[in-house]
Amino acid sequence: MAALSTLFDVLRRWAIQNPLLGTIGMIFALAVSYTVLQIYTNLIASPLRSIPGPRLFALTKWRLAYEDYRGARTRYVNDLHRKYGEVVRVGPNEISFNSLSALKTIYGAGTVFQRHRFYRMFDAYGRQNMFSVASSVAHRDRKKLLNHAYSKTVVLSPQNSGMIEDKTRKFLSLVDNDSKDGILETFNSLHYFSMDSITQFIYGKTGGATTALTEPKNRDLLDDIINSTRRKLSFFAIHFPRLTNWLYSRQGFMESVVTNFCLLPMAKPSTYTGIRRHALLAAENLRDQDLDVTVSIAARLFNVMRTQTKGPTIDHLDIASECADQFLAGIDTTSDTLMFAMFALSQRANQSFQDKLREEILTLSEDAVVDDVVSALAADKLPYLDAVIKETLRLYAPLPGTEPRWSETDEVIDGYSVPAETVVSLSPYCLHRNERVFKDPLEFNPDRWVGDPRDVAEMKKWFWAFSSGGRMCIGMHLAMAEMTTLLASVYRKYRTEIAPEFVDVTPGVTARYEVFYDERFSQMEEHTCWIRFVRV
Ligand code: HEM
Repeated sequence: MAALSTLFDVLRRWAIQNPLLGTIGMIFALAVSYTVLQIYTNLIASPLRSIPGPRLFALTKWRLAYEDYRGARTRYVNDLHRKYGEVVRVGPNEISFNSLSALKTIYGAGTVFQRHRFYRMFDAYGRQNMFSVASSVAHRDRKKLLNHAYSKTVVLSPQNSGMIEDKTRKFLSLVDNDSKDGILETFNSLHYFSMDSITQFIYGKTGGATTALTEPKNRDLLDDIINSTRRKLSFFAIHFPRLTNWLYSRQGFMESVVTNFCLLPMAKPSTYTGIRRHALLAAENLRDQDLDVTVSIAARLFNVMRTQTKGPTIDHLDIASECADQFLAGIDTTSDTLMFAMFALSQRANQSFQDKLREEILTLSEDAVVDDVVSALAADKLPYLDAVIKETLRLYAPLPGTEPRWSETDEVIDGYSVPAETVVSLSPYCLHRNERVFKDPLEFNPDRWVGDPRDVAEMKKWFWAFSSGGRMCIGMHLAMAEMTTLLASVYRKYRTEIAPEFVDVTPGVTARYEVFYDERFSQMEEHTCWIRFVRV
């Protein structure tokens, strides 16, 4: 003890006499101590130490954060699963799974795993919504208000199927009127289709529905979605949430400092500003109107606000937050899937799939088609079209990344003890690329979904584009109705091919901080997909 105290004394005196070297030495000593502590806590003593995975990922969360920064997390984690198996430790406190048993434990009925706080970045106007809320009780209460409106029966009712058919008709007119030599940029035009559909579904025709398909008005609502610096903002919001909040909440002089010194990850107006402003205005506008509850989600929620006497109450900001979130959830997801379906079917190598699809659509009777538009009810019953959409969602899932969950209690997943608050997840991207289940997983092959029923049954268990369990996508039937109606109508009327300038190029789309594209292509253009439509 006396020797140690003498050593410290000598070091202290030496540091006083050599201030620069002393400071460097001190920083070095602190860094070494911190590393030793991290090694001990995260590698040696951690209850997750027996889980396979690269040491550096287990040692520090910044290793995975670096993959986020590069926009490569999901692909990287998929490579780790190929190397280490179905369970991989991807952070000091984070595990990625890729098995059906883990899927059931984490997301299945009655699970104790909740949405991670990561989802709070989808709160709007300071209010949580069905997507961002973690507690299963609060979630159940909110979902109860919306379940019926999103059921297949209501989505395919004359009012909603009529709306989808009307938007499809407008899309076909856009193809005829806005294309040059039949060539149309489909990333944007399909966004107009999905935005007009979801806004009419949420707000009703006169309560805030956009008209992007027919008029340039409202098209700029998509600008902040398309802006690629949105990925940088997502990265900051996830890894530096307090700093990001602080930067964006500055006012006056400090606001000009953070703006002029380019400290904001994404310039204002930042992601979703336009959409959130639109949603707030729509909610304020509808607040005092007499509303028919059957015409929109907003009308249903306002009816609850005005009449509810039992259970948790909601106010107009809760409604605005709910609607803004569903507005967002209904745009990219549906339009990106439609775009990739057309992109895949237009590849020369995939012509036989397109021919098979058209053959099926042409079997529809005349009364299933009005003004070139296939009815939503008829489109819903086409098995090969369903296979095409499934295959598109498998290979190009619009939300391919991890869906993080955690539990307040210690649990066991796939035989591993998982302490409370460990982040656990699966991702559609990894599940859909399991080559034991999906032969040649990178090949677009709708035929796989109409093959041997035993293989199809197995593949369906692994198909996870809409998630599963209580937090599964509520908009699935709406999205499917939009996609089947539009694709059936397009492929009944046109043959599609890749426009000459886009041959050998893949479109890229943004999900969180990553860009997703067809990995088999070496050239990628973000938010662009040029397709030629040829009348048949
Ligand atoms: C192809 C289209 C779509 C796909 C692939 C898709 C996929 C998903 C996925 C994977 C989730 C779970 C996300 C997670 O837990 O991290 C989800 C949730 C959700 N989706 Fe979709 N979605 C689509 C279209 C839509 C549409 C059109 C809406 C319309 C409002 C919508 C609304 C929602 C909502 C509100 C949730 C949260 C559900 C809850 O927490 O209970 N989605 N979706």
